Amino acid sequence: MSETVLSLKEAAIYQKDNLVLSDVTLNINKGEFIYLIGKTGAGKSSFMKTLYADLPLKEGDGSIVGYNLATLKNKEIPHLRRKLGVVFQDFKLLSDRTIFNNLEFVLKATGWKNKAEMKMRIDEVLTKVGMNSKGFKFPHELSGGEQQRIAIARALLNDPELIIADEPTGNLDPQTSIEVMGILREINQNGNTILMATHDYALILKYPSKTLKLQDGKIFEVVQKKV
Ligand SMILES: Nc1ncnc2c1ncn2[C@@H]1O[C@H](COP(=O)(O)OP(=O)(O)OP(=O)(O)O)[C@@H](O)[C@H]1O
Repeated sequence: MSETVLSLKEAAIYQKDNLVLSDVTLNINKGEFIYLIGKTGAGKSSFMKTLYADLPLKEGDGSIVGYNLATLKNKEIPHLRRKLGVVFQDFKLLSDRTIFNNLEFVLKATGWKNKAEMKMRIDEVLTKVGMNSKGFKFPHELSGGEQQRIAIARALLNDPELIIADEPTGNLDPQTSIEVMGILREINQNGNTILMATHDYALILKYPSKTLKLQDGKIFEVVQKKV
């Protein structure tokens, strides 16, 4: 039986008092890879922010990795985020410390204490993204594609039930985008669920998967044409 990771029912997405999306009803099951598309300003980031509780769900029902978004308390937000991995367009690595220390910082902040266990986990996630030899480098010593791989490794640290990626290839050239996409697909094939916002239709054509479109304040599934 498929396990639901995210379920929204008649949800409305707001930026302060401005309604961005209404009547959002959808289900994402464990193991799916889902694209989220829509023009600039259509609401992709607002939608994703609502999922990781950066924006409150003020209307409708929403349940994500076992948390109820409509009744979520502030003190539960860090617990919710521990079960999500979030990847951004601009990587958001801490520039004042090495890659290893960037990842260690996240583990410490999420309750890890044992040095040897932390090192083992960091080695594991860096290996998954092909960056095991780069732990001693600083972010500015890496290319954009490499920094995004590290950001994906960081998202994997706590074995998230859902990875939310907001235009992860938005700052990368086409070849590097394909490489980063390859990593995300591999992670998905190993069982992780991924929701990825993108403007990159070439990637969707190359790697077709279920696609949700935001348009005129609504969300709908794009029917894939068979060629
Ligand atoms: N902090 C904010 N305060 C008020 N309104 C905002 C805020 N951020 C975004 N908006 C508005 O919400 C709407 C949706 O924006 P959002 O950033 O979610 O779109 P998007 O699809 O992610 O766009 P892009 O592809 O450019 O990232 C837009 O009309 C935008 O002007």
